[in-house]
Amino acid sequence: MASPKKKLQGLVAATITPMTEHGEINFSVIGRYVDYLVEEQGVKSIFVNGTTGEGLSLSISERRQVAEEWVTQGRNKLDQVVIHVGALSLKESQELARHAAEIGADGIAVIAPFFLKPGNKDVLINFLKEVAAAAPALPFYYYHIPALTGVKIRAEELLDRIQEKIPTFQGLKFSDTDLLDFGQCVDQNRQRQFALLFGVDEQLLSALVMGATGAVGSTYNYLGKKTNQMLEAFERKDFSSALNHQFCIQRFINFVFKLGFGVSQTKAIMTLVSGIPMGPPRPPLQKPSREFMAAAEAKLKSLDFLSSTDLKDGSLDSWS
Ligand SMILES: CC(=O)N[C@H](C=O)[C@@H](O)[C@H](O)[C@H](O)CO
Ligand SMILES: CC(=O)C(=O)O
Repeated sequence: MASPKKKLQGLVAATITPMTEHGEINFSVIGRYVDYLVEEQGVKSIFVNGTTGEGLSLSISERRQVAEEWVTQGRNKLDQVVIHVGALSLKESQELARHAAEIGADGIAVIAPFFLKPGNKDVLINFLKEVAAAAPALPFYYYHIPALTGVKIRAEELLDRIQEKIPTFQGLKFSDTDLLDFGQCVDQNRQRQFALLFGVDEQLLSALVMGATGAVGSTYNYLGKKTNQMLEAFERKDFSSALNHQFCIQRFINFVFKLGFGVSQTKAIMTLVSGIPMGPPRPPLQKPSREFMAAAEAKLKSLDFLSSTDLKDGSLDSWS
């Protein structure tokens, strides 16, 4: 059994994996990145090697090193460091799970295998159970992201008596817009023993109303402060302010969606806003265009997510 753990709650930033211009991992900026999240964004928990971290584009050895660096740099600064250990190979996933336990991570998360796919929930649970068993002392989270994995098994079905099969099961990261499915996860979780973390940043307020206990997302890297203001307004039942914050966040996300938005753009935007160089993404992803960056920068400024004085080495002048 996992030791009774502090519950994972609030905002969890899905960390970017910083890279050098040559495509190697840039470990040297991770310490600064931790400080930035805590001090500038008020974000104290992280989700490492997930979608935003290009976890599935890294080698197993890189994933181990990245996990280790975040745990080391986050010590005494971060509340929780959750490592995504999902992989197509069960063996690799188990190796990463064991490693996460060894280095003292606070939890592990796993996506559904997405090439040879599980055909039903029992088969999926069986796979997850094998990974979870490799780290029997670590809280386990299922990472539901059907649009990217192509595995459309509803989360609500999976939750049904899951702790009987996976004793360390602690919750899910729900990255889908199906609020019926999400609501039913909450409804089944009446004892509130699970963390139900929402993963669609532009719709977080709706998920809070539906009972989300926290959120994991890419935009909390640079819109964490703004999103925390929304959470605070929601807590004090000031729904009109909460909605204003959500709309403001939506204006930005909607704007970049129309230009084409994904992990590459997230890396570039974070570089711009934080001044910490995140570097290029790894192929097949490509650096966003200069046009994208100019438009995103203007939008960030107009929404007050970026002041001109904030621009350090992340500024467009260094954009090639
Ligand atoms: C597909 C994807 O990367 N989803 C992220 C987390 O699950 C989100 O944080 C989105 O990046 C965000 O909601 C913007 O769409
Ligand atoms: C957004 C998220 O949780 C991820 O990048 O995996």
